[in-house]
Amino acid sequence: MSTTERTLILIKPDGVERNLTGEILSRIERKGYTIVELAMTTPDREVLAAHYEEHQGKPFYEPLLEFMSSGPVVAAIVKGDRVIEGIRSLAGTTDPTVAAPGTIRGDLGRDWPGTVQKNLIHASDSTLSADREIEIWFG
Ligand SMILES: Nc1ncnc2c1ncn2[C@@H]1O[C@H](COP(=O)(O)OP(=O)(O)OP(=O)(O)O)[C@@H](O)[C@H]1O
Repeated sequence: MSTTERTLILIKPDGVERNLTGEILSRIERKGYTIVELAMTTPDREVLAAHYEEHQGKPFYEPLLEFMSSGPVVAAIVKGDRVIEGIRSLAGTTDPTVAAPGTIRGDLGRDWPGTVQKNLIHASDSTLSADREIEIWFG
């Protein structure tokens, strides 16, 4: 069975604003993964509501949608062997304060209030999510 997968990554508005797009994409490429689609866009509420469907009703949902629509994000489809778990591992755990050094969030995330929200990157967490999110962002 082939273990080549596609995943969806987003460089969130904090990453783009801090000029970390190149650094983050470079880490992904240096790991050996291939960027097959790339776009910069300021997402509207409809796209974000679909993307964050599972979080609807949670206390951080509305602030998250507001933050994610506050500026441009970079969306990419990335391909590679076991790329879904690989990029989750490269990204590090959700909260940058405790994300392991060596990960994107651990090295580049900042200890500021709201740091859990402004954690630089999103990456799909399963093949099901990847297919769903690729459809949302790239159609
Ligand atoms: N407690 C929280 N407070 C504020 N924002 C949060 C909180 N928990 C999650 N978020 C935001 O919602 C996003 C989605 O939450 P989720 O639990 O799916 O995290 P994740 O799987 O690490 O991140 P992502 O799905 O973006 O890769 C997080 O990346 C973060 O931006």
